[in-house]
Amino acid sequence: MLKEISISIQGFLLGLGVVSYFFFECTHLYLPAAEWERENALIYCILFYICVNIFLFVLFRGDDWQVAVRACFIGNFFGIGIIISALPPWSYKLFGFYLIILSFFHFSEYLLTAITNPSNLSLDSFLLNHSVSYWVAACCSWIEFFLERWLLTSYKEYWYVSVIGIIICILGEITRKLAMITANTNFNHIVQVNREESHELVTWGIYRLFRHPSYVGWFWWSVGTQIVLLNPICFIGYAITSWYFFYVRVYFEEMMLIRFFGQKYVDYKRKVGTGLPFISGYYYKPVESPN
Ligand SMILES: C[S@@+](CC[C@H](N)C(=O)[O-])C[C@H]1O[C@@H](n2cnc3c(N)ncnc32)[C@H](O)[C@@H]1O
Repeated sequence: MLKEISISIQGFLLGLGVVSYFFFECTHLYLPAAEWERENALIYCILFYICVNIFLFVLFRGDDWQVAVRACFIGNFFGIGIIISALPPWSYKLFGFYLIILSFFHFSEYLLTAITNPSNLSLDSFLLNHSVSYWVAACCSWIEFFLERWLLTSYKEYWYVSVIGIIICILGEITRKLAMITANTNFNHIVQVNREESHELVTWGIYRLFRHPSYVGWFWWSVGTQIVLLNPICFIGYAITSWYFFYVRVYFEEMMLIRFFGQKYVDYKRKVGTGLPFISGYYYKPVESPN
């Protein structure tokens, strides 16, 4: 697993190398910087991405290449986020912060799975193919952001509201990653329907505070991204759809957990809340004996 960790970090850093744009900008070795700075950056990012992918193709083969190419793609967007957030005006910077938050989330999901639960590690651990609805929701938020930036530019300058969103995303990330570290090999991106022999019920650490800390973190992270972008419509849309997604998922997951751990989980459920607003989980009613 050390190999996957190393390859993913190499890929990520190679992609992140796009921030070398600042070097060429400062030294004016690339195109002369002027009012069309943003166009310069775009051309540089595209050229850089093509070159770095040729390099990866030469450097890695097979599964290693698959990991590297994904990590590089994510690292590239992290770097583009840094570039956008460093260039004026404020309204665009918000999108840069958002890209940093989004790409960090996907890369850290893979890295943490590699560290805490290597036997479950796969290309899916990047969560890049999470679901169609996840990416449809992301596209909607990009469309809303650019439409509003175009039509209502001044209102996208309330950067201090965006800072609140960044704080919510950071706290959400910390909560989710603490859950992954605490649950360790018991954590799986896919809800298990058959109990592995080694699967233990986790009730310690952050699981003392919430029954579903990783979902609590993800819920607030997703809503937080829309505050970062100052997207009022997607903020409401994300809150409703994420809530519904976790409502269904927690219900099903708890049904399975009660099947795995029986009374132990019922007792845990009685003591600790889900942590998600207005979600109480699977309602377990013991079957009464006829006499
Ligand atoms: C994506 S993880 C989410 C874990 C948890 N719902 C959370 O939000 O932190 C899903 C897997 O974790 C397992 N799981 C959930 N809660 C658990 C617990 N308290 N102890 C052990 N395994 C748990 C489930 O069986 C499922 O396969």
